[in-house]
Amino acid sequence: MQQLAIPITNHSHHPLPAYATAGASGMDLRAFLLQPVTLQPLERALIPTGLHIALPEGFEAQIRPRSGLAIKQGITCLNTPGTIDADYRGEIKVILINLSNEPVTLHDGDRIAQMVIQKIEQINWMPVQTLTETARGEGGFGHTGKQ
Ligand SMILES: O=c1ccn([C@H]2C[C@H](O)[C@@H](COP(=O)(O)OP(=O)(O)OP(=O)(O)O)O2)c(=O)[nH]1
Ligand SMILES: [Mg+2]
Repeated sequence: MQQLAIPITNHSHHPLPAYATAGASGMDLRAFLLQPVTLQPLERALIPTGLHIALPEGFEAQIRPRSGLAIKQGITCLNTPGTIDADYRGEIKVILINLSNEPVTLHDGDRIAQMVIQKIEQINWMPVQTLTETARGEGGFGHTGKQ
């Protein structure tokens, strides 16, 4: 499959994010830290990666948690999925939070999250007075399956 080439700069000394397996959706992101960061329970921090990218129009990058970190250490992304806009040229950073009841220390090079590149569309609104009818209608929030 022809793969898109996306410009990237890397100010860290870590390898570029890469797909770990042939079928991986995401590429792991590594922390770029001059010194370790310890998160107390419920503490959050903005963790640098040293990476800047230039996505083409019509794409976004999503920053998602890693399940291993979540189950083993209670570390997750607070704003999941984080959104990297196509026109963003700043450093990609990851907002992590410690949801465990113990301090967790993050080190330089730790794989802290994963990044998924996705196609997206921008839309135009078409204001109308009424919307099309559906079987669901306005039901939601646990509406289905009731007698
Ligand atoms: O996990 C994240 C989320 C965002 N960003 C960067 C890229 C993104 O394009 C920009 C803005 O993100 P977002 O739109 O989520 O934040 P905002 O609070 O709406 O800020 P802004 O007003 O700058 O859009 O911040 C990251 O580096 N990591
Ligand atoms: Mg925004």
